[in-house]
Amino acid sequence: GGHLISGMTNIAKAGYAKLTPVQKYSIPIILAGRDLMACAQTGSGKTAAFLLPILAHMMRDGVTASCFKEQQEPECIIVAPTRELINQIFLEARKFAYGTCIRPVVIYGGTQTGHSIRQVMQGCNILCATPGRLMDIIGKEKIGLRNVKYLVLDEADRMLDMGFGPEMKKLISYPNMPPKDRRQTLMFSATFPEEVQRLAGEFLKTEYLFVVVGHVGGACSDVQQSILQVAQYSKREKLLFFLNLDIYSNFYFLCRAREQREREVALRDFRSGKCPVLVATSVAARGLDIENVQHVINFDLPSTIEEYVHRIGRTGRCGNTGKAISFFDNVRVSKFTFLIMQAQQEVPVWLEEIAFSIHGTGLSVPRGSFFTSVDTRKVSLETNVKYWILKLWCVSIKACLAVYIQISATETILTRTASVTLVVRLQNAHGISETHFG
Ligand SMILES: Nc1ncnc2c1ncn2[C@@H]1O[C@H](COP(=O)(O)OP(=O)(O)OP(=O)(O)O)[C@@H](O)[C@H]1O
Repeated sequence: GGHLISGMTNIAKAGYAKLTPVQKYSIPIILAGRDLMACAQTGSGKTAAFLLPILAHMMRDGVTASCFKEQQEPECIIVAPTRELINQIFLEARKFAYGTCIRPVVIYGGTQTGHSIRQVMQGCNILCATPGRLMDIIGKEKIGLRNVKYLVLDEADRMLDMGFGPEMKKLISYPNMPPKDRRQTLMFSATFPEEVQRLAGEFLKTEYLFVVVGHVGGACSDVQQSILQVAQYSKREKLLFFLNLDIYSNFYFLCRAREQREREVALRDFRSGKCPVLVATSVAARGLDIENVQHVINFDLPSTIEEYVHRIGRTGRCGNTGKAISFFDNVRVSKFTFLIMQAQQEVPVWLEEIAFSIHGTGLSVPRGSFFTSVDTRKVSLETNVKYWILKLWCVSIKACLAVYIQISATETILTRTASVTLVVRLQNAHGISETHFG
């Protein structure tokens, strides 16, 4: 009882008056012991959606109070792709577990392994870890997996992709790791490409539940997105223009990475408001929850639509509004569009708008008037490419009669052929005839 009350007080202290939608639907599912894949927009409170029910069950079941041991056997393991993010999750876990005997611990790379080991040995019920350091510590037998009841993959699509997938597979196939039917596995992200959903099957019980709030992979609607065509050489100038002119003082500018200690100082100073601008690479694209971020500026477009969705999601969090400005040049935007096709997703309205404004032709074609009857997710990949290329180009090039496009294989899904050449002939403003697809 006492623990439960501490838990409730902690939630109240966090200032949560009511549950967000993803929490409302995920919490009962997790409390019912089901496996879950949950997809909800950035900043929608996914962290608490898994932490609260796990903590509630741990309190109900009564965890053994932590004590010093050479090898710790946590009940819960939470994995996330970046150090800063896992640390943030750990701080949330510690906040919610405050006054209970549940001890969360965080370990991540870029710090001394000895430090991680000492933290773990002092007791560990919830282990928050980045994949590399986790496998390292398990290999050193400082963590035993036998008691794991909850396994959480935050930013799950990222955790299962080519970068981290192999490590996660190794984790679930460790001899002592309870098999999927004897643990509860929870996956959360704002994006879940279909191929990753398939991969996830190996980790989840067959009868897992999939909760989607909004569209899978949809950008947060509280972020006002704008895309500016800026030539590579004038990006700096454009950036300075925004930094000077905007009335907001906070900018979050995604760019280059640093040493771990420097990274932590930069993030701390940005969080506290001491420094109003943070320049970061994609390492900061996902999960980071920083109050009062009003702007995200993408100096370059990220290479996938998922990453775009996560990056701009650093603003407009939890009901607040935000703005995202992205610079692009023509070369990049076409590549970006292909990546959207690759994900077999509907091209979002904002990108359609680019398609319409490319080259500044100002063609007055109503948006969506081309190929509206085609559900892009149902047609074959190849047709999809053709349609999108047509859509992109035919509506944007007024004067030309023929467009010649060459796409290199690495930039498209058409990996079987070395390159694709297609010629599109624009008959008039309303009709299109395809003359050749090679
Ligand atoms: N029920 C709630 N009421 C009020 N605030 C909440 C509630 N749940 C979460 N929050 C706050 O909302 C913010 C965003 O939550 P969180 O970081 O979990 O988002 P997320 O869905 O994980 O986003 P991302 O996809 O970017 O990782 C946090 O500051 C969190 O404390």
